[in-house]
Amino acid sequence: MALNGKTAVVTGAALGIGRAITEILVQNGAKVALLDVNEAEAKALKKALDKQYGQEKTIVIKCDVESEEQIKAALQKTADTFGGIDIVCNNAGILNEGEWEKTVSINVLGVIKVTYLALKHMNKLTGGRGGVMVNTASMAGLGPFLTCPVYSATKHAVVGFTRSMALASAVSDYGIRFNAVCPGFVETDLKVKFPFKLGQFSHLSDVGKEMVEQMGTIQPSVVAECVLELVTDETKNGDHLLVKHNEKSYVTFPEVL
Ligand SMILES: NC(=O)c1ccc[n+]([C@@H]2O[C@H](COP(=O)([O-])OP(=O)(O)OC[C@H]3O[C@@H](n4cnc5c(N)ncnc54)[C@H](O)[C@@H]3O)[C@@H](O)[C@H]2O)c1
Ligand SMILES: CCCCC[C@H](O)CC\C=C/C=C/C=C/[C@@H](O)[C@@H](O)CCCC(=O)O
Repeated sequence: MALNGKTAVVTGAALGIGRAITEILVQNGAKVALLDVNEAEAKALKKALDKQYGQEKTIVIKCDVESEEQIKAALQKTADTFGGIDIVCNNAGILNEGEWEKTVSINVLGVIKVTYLALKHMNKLTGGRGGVMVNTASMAGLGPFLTCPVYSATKHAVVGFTRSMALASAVSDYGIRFNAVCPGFVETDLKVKFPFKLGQFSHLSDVGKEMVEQMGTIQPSVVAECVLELVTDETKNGDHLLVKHNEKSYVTFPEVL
């Protein structure tokens, strides 16, 4: 799938992995709506992208993925501005075991809300052009992450939701592919703040730091390249790309029933 003439929506676009995803999509010819609660950082990113690619390539929309109303308005503004939606990157997420209900709300409910509301624009059965959604899960969505049980649970939920939506879409002919990226430790603000966000598991912060040291870290741009692969490779649906410090591989899930 070539990105020229395509429109993408990226949540959590202002910083970290979302910022890198936004950059690579624009570099490859897509127009991108930058959705984030941090409007100032999103505007700063737009300004930088304007200089290189022109100001018509991106829009910034302040949007909290916890709010159905704000998501609905943001998707409508994107479709009105760019003439439709082809790509959604559900990337906004937090790690906060102290505020675990908010973590579930953003990481799970936020992904589901954006997906269902974007479906209305993209589903070929309801007049959309089809396309692809790529969710940012985590390596912690594929196995236990002892310092962050709720975060890990939310990422397992993203994996299960992505796989199930991929099947539902294929069987229903929505014309939309659903994939996920599952990175290990990535050099972002989330990683920097991690030791202070462990809530009742703060006594395990040294264990977390040791894991980071042992496993090594990944640059956001490497994760963005993997997202680009999941967006552009039209053979990928229900696929999960695990990104480690020095390798990437597609996940093979155990067969059930
Ligand atoms: N950093 C890592 O090690 C790592 C590893 C695997 C997966 N992830 C996942 O990658 C995604 C991005 O994380 P990151 O590391 O870039 O974090 P980050 O904190 O650097 O950036 C997150 C961005 O999301 C935005 N955001 C937060 N809450 C939001 C909300 N309610 N609505 C809209 N935007 C919101 C923030 O303002 C910020 O711009 C998350 O889903 C995270 O779980 C991160
Ligand atoms: C330091 C910041 C916290 C970032 C949180 C992240 O989303 C990154 C999570 C990174 C690692 C999680 C590790 C979990 C490991 C396992 O349980 C492992 O078994 C997963 C299986 C993957 C594999 O098949 O290799």
